[in-house]
Amino acid sequence: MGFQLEQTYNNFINGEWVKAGSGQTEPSLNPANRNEIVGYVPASGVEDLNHAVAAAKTAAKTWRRLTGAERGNYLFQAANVLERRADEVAEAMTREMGKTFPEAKGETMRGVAILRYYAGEGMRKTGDVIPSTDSEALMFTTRVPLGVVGVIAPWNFPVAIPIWKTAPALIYGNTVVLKPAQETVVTAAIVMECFKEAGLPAGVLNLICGKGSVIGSALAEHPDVNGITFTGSNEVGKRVGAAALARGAKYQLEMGGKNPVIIAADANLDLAVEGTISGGLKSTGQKCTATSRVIIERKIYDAFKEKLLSQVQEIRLGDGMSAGSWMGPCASEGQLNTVLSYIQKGQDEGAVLLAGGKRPNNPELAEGFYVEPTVFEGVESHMSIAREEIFGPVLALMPVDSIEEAITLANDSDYGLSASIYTQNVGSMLSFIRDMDAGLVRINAETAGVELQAPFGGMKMSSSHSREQGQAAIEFFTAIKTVFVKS
Ligand SMILES: NC(=O)C1=CN([C@@H]2O[C@H](COP(=O)(O)OP(=O)(O)OC[C@H]3O[C@@H](n4cnc5c(N)ncnc54)[C@H](O)[C@@H]3O)[C@@H](O)[C@H]2O)C=CC1
Ligand SMILES: O=C(O)CCC(=O)C(=O)O
Repeated sequence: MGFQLEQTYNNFINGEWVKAGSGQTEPSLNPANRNEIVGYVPASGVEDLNHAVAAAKTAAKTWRRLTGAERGNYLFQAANVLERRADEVAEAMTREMGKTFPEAKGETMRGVAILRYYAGEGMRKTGDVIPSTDSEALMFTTRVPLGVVGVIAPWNFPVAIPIWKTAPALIYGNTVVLKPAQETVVTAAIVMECFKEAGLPAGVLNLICGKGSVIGSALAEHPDVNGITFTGSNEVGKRVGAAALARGAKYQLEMGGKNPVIIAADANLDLAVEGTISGGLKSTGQKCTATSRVIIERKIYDAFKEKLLSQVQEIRLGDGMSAGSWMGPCASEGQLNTVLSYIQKGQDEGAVLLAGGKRPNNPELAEGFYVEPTVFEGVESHMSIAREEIFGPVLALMPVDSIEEAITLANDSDYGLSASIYTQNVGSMLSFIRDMDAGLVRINAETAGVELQAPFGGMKMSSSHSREQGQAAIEFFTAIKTVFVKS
């Protein structure tokens, strides 16, 4: 069965679909057409959350006793169901947050691959033998789960992010209470159906939907939640981290970026333009890894700008469900207004608008939260559009005279998530790898697009300095025990 509009979704607690105690729901709207109700989603209260945490706490006792291989089998099953339902999940995602269907399908298949990757992790080693100074003793490390893990997820990757947090949490023996962004509950609920269909034991994974200020903050403060993993804004992340720290819980935060791409004078310009457009404007710029500062060596500034602008003009805006659309709307009206206010600020602070800058004139797009792909030049490092995360399709062009100056400018940011350089010079590549303060440094590749088997996370204000994904995930989702055994 394909995706159906206007269904009512519930919380998923202890293996059952349950309404919010208040009985209240709210509509989830399609940002490509505000008149389309994608579904009705629960507006839960703290009592509902308490039920979910209690279920996860009870389930943790038996889940942690299963072998990694047994837990892995559930993840393999969930991957198979998600793969079978990928079109339905992707359609829900496109209708709920606006990214194009091919991107949504790609993300869903990435979710499948993440589940399979972590299913395999259940069979891998979890410790080391360390020589003891006592020749009669055996000393080794082992790892234990944290217990109940709270997952607070954003709307921009409604399948991949919840799965890249949930799958490692589960495989290492934790149980999970997932709070998705309220904008993408329908998508999260369908993913949850996949886990249910896979036969995951009751209480191991619970879904609880409601306002971040109510459910998210109560999850971060809950005394029975042993670890919190968060992706979202810097402001909220800091609060979540402080709440977890205050009660001694483990936390992990992935937050914003202000990611630079450097275009060196010797760059392959076609490749650089393609990577800048894809990195900056795909998903309507709503990625924490999106390119936003484009730092260009002056010798090729005009040539690069001309090629970039001519390709930006070609971008087709439209409903992500239509085959011809390259860029969908912003995910919500609030997000659209944020982007428009940054565009206004850019002009007020003296940057020069080269392309876009407003909502499109096309009457067919009038009911959606669309904004044109936007390019500024004359952007200086102190300006808001060069410093703050916009989370929209806005590129800031900044000329420099050398690679050294480019790297200094690229580092002039409170964030340090992802950065890339387009160059053919090995020396420039090596300087960039050595001197760029970012968790992801990419050569001749766009800033966005992370690989699930590699560590992901940022420096400076972009993260809590921990890493997600790949084998790095074990560091957050387990605690090390050092064991000393003597007969
Ligand atoms: N790093 C990333 O991937 C993301 C960054 N952002 C940034 O954040 C800006 C605002 O987007 P929002 O959706 O409003 O992000 P947000 O940080 O408010 O939301 C992220 C998650 O946190 C929850 N939340 C909200 N308030 C909370 C609180 N007081 N305590 C605990 N959890 C809470 C939300 O319900 C959602 O599940 C964007 O413009 C963008 O700059 C947003 C989403 C993802
Ligand atoms: O670039 C990607 O694939 C991941 C981006 C991401 O993690 C985010 O926007 O939150």
